[in-house]
Amino acid sequence: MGAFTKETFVQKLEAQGIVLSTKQLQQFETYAKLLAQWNEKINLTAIVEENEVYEKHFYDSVLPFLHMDMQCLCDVGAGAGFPSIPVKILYPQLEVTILEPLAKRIRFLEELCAQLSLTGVHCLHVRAEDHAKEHRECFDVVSARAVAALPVLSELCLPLVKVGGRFIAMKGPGANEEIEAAKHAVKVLGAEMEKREESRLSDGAVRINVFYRKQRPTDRRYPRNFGQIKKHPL
Ligand SMILES: C[S@@+](CC[C@H](N)C(=O)[O-])C[C@H]1O[C@@H](n2cnc3c(N)ncnc32)[C@H](O)[C@@H]1O
Repeated sequence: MGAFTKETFVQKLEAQGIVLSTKQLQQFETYAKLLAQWNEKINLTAIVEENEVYEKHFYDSVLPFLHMDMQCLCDVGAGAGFPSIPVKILYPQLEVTILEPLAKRIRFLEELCAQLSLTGVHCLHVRAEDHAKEHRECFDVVSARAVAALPVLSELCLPLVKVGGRFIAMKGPGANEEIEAAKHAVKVLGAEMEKREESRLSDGAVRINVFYRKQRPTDRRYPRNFGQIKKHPL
């Protein structure tokens, strides 16, 4: 398989019926540049080489959300903006809320949104479990990539999802074990697994996106504080 490039990204989206405008292409280019620039000052990501950014950050981020019917997305632990900022570039009308406890990453995200002229992105310097205490069940979709193991992640994310909405956990090859380990937590928190989608990067690495659907409200006891969640996952 040949190298994945910016052109591959554009072609893969076109194959899905999505044609990027000049503005959107420029936004992705500026994003890749800012990522590399800021990464010299603060630790944002190990991936800054342009082709890799287009495949492992941009394409990987948008893949689970293509043609998804949603108005508001919450991204738990977005770090340098993944997956939510590429999804926002693709769907400019989307309302995005980012929950991220590292202040430096929030500063990067605010600067990024200003440079890309993105409106309707709320970058909140807060942990998911703290935000969920007051903002329950208000998002169509909650996403998290590379944040925590599924039994823990479910408790951070599912209380934020509207009944009928989705939680999308973006995982690597260990997803199957995590899905098994999280079964009880997901049930207690009021959700059911809908599907899992597996894909491969050009270097053969496996990505597994796990989709959950919220069936009923989550008991107000959850999420607990992080110490309890981590020490005694549901
Ligand atoms: C490995 S990084 C992944 C960043 C990004 N999602 C990505 O895929 O590139 C994990 C991020 O989760 C954030 N995080 C960890 N615990 C969190 C919590 N309880 N609530 C919200 N964010 C959290 C960290 O600050 C960090 O930025």
